[in-house]
Amino acid sequence: MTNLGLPPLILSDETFFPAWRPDPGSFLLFPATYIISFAATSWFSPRTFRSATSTGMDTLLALAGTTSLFGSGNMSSTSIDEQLEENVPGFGLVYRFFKTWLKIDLSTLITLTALWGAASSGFQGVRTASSKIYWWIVRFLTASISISGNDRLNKEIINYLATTVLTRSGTRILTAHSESKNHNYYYRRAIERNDYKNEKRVPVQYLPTFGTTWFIHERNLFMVRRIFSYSNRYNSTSEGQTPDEYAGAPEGDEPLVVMCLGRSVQPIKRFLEMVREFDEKQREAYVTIRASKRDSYDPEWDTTILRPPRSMDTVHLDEKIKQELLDDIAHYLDHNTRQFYHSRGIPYRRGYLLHGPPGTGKSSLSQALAGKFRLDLYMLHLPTVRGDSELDKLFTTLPPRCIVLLEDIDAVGIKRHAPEDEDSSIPGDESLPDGELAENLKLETQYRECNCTLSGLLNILDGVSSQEGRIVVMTSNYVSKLDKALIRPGRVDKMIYMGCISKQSAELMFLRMYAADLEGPEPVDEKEILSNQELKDLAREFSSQIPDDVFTPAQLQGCLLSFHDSPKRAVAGIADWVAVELAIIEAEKEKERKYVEKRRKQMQEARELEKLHEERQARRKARWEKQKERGSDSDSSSSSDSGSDSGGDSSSSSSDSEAEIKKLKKLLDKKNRKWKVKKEKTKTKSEKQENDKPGQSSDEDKTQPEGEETVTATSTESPKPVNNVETESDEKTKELADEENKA
Ligand SMILES: Nc1ncnc2c1ncn2[C@@H]1O[C@H](COP(=O)(O)OP(=O)(O)OP(=O)(O)O)[C@@H](O)[C@H]1O
Repeated sequence: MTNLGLPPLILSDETFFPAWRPDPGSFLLFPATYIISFAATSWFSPRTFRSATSTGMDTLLALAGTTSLFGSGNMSSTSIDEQLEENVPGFGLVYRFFKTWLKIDLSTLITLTALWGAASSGFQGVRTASSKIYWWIVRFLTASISISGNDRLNKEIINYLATTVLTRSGTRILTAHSESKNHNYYYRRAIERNDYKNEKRVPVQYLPTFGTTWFIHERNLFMVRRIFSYSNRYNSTSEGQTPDEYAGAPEGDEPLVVMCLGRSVQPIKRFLEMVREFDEKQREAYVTIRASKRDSYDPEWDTTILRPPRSMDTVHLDEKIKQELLDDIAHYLDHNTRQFYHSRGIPYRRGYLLHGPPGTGKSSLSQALAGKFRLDLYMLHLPTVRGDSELDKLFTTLPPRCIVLLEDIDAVGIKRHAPEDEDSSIPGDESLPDGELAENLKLETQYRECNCTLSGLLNILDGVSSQEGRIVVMTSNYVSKLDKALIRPGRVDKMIYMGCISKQSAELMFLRMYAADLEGPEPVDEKEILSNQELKDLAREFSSQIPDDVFTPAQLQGCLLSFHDSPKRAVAGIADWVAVELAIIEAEKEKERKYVEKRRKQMQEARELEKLHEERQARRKARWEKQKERGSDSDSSSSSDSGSDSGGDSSSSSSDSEAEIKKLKKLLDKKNRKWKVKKEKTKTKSEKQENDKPGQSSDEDKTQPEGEETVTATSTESPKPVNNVETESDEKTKELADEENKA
């Protein structure tokens, strides 16, 4: 891979330490500790003094014994034997037994044991004393600041130590790390990915093993050490000591204590500031992108992606609009602007909406802006947020200056109120122009659930408690679908349309693709290396064949990538490419148009049916009321009269029904024909044979839309005349009766 001159960056989130143990090197730095400790402890503690005195006596005794062992002091040896024989009954017997039968001089053995005891108790005394003096110094002569394990500062300190302090002394013992499999709630670590080091596997990172680290910073002696964490205690023995075999094993998320010699914390504060600046400087070579994650109890920004910054020149947008946007952000980030906002009681926030078709550079522009203004980019994927309170927490943990990116805000299905209030207005308004209706219908399929409510999001963006200082960038493909409240000034201060590519941008894209002076390997075949002028001419020729505002930059980028090693081939092939792409666009438009037409018809039919149904209901009601009135009249009138009346009424009602049935039948015939055509197209031969058999209508029912079921069921259920005795009017009456029953 080509070296772009980016500095190495230790992925600090994944840094870990071995269990703590006293660093021998650190004690060498303080040899006086040992000497002072003995004297001081003896002075402070009478018990230790007594023990030390007796140790001294023992040592003298032992030395005397040793002399006898080497045969130069028979006198003292005899006197010890004699003394023991005098004071311990039976000692003489045992002594002689050992001497005669086992050839062991018991007095020598006793002397050696005494010597060993003296040495070990002396060593123990020195150790106790030195550790006491060490803690005494730490307690009274140092200042300290501790940092919890999951704090970013903790990782930054490790990063600093690993890249500067420990490399200086040439560390021999290292820890290695590739991927973390531990997703336990307590020990969960943030994930950090460096996209620049784009390797097949997660690269191994080597970090120095260190327990306690001493170093000098600004002429102050500093010590950084980690303290026991839960996992260490779990691994420890009952005495609280970490066994040696665990001592070098990496853990993670351990708290750090930064100490410095002296009684003021100011040097430590200065050191921590320096560490932060160091980290920031290292990151300047990258854009840090952070994403929210859902798999924890607490929402967190825990995935970190490092990318080389994208230059603003590589994003094609109207130059004037681009410059205006850059000026606007630069003005907003200016220190004086903040004061201006505060003094006038204006909330210090800025929001932008980038809208336009997919693949026009909305995400690319956000990333380039983050790189340009050296801000971290926080990507919030709204469907992964579990609710308004989680959204609130994520926004609260944002740093004061950053860019928050809310992508495809129209497609996340935010509801205006609580989830049960369905918004039915999305897909179907027939009066909309074709394009917009098509967009709506597309949205219909994309529409996804989001657990946040619109009011929750509005509050976060511009509520009383919402954070100040950050920039929110929202992107959308269908701006007309966004709630007006979401894009009102204060939440969205600037709306930028990112459209299809112009001839001029196409020319720039061509030049950028084949420019030889950019970083990285030569893009073109060696035989095809062209002068600047030649390349410019080719670019002009290329762009002249691109129609204005038809293709998205993503499309054109794809085209150029397919001719990545030859600008001449790109120019030669562009006409064909344009023809094919235009044909595809045309076919897609036609498909879209047909789909819209079909949906429009469906909606029209559904409305007609509904109207028909309503009319029928109204007529039926009127008839019932008439009959009711007649019923009361018939009590008083003659049977012949009633017969002629009812006959007249039934004839008028039957003519009504006939007209109604005709209408229904016409509609049904139309529908059946349509379904049959569709069926014939899609069904295989075998299915066709099956359809020829009686009872095939069930298949048809399956393919029909829900709203039309009632009508089709009536047509298939209505029995055909089985004999000629049944007249047509009988059949119609029966159908009408069926209809009425259903109603
Ligand atoms: N205006 C542009 N200038 C330069 N490159 C662009 C532009 N638009 C798109 N591209 C290229 O096309 C690809 C897709 O761009 P990007 O993801 O930014 O588009 P988008 O508008 O955010 O798409 P979507 O709406 O689908 O998220 C990227 O590789 C990018 O380099």
